Amino acid sequence: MALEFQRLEFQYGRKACLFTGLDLRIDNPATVLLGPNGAGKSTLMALAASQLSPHRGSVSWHGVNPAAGAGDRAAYRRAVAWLPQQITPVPGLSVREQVAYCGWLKGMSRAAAWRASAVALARVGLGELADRSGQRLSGGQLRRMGIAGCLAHHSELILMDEPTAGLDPTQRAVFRDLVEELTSEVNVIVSTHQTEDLIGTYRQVVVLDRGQVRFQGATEEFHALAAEGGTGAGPGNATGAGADESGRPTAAVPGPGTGTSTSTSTSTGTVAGAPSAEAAYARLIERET
Ligand SMILES: Nc1ncnc2c1ncn2[C@@H]1O[C@H](COP(=O)(O)OP(=O)(O)OP(=O)(O)O)[C@@H](O)[C@H]1O
Repeated sequence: MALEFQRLEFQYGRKACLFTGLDLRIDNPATVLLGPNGAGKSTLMALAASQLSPHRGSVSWHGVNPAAGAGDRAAYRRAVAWLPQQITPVPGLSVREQVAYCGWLKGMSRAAAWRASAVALARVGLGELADRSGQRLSGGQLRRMGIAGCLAHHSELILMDEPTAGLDPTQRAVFRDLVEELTSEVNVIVSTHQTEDLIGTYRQVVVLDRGQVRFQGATEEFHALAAEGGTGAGPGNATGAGADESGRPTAAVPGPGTGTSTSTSTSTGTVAGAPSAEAAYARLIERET
């Protein structure tokens, strides 16, 4: 099963074209989409979710193109679920009702959606909060509720846009563990500009910058970039690579012969493998500002 963008063109209003003939095929069930602010990640996710339509070219999931007709669009939206950056609970609905509502919106009967809601909430560890108002959930709980909504109608692919943004370290770890578990049962594509999010969870990395794919490959290949010689701050700099608030790399890339660390202490705790991910990212995105 693959998500495919073919000769994709898209621009907002009169702004310069963001995507100018993008070709991208994602067929790995656990893929992370990395890129600095403004790279086009959210736009690509919204196009993949059929919330936006390409001006030219196409998007398809397993050969189904949502622009091909109403039937294809409905089938596409049943298969492809979207977890946007902002999840706004419907006022007055309990957590279980919210999740059931997602199933019902995708065509399930009320009874089936209600049953599926309980199962999905248990799956994401929110069973005990099923009767709570959705408006009383924390940020991390809200995202887990969103995932339950995607699971309730048996999506084949879940698109998550910056799902860990704004979460505290504990909630981020809980969320990462959940996503890692889910990748064995459903295809997941997660966009982020936080390199530590990809550690141990995703098997494929796609790096997007200014509407173009800079890298696509296995997570190990991506990490290996950090150990390669070439650009960056030069030989001898083995530490300090990172990203600023915009997600743009700020510091050194390990030079030849320096090797790569396998763990680091960050504001979010010790994350195995983070320096090599940051360094690889910096190597790909680094440019004059
Ligand atoms: N609704 C919109 N109207 C006009 N321009 C937009 C709109 N949404 C995004 N853009 C522009 O499109 C470009 C890509 O934005 P997008 O949000 O897709 O990037 P991103 O990689 O998701 O960034 P971030 O990490 O900040 O979420 C940016 O230049 C942005 O200003």
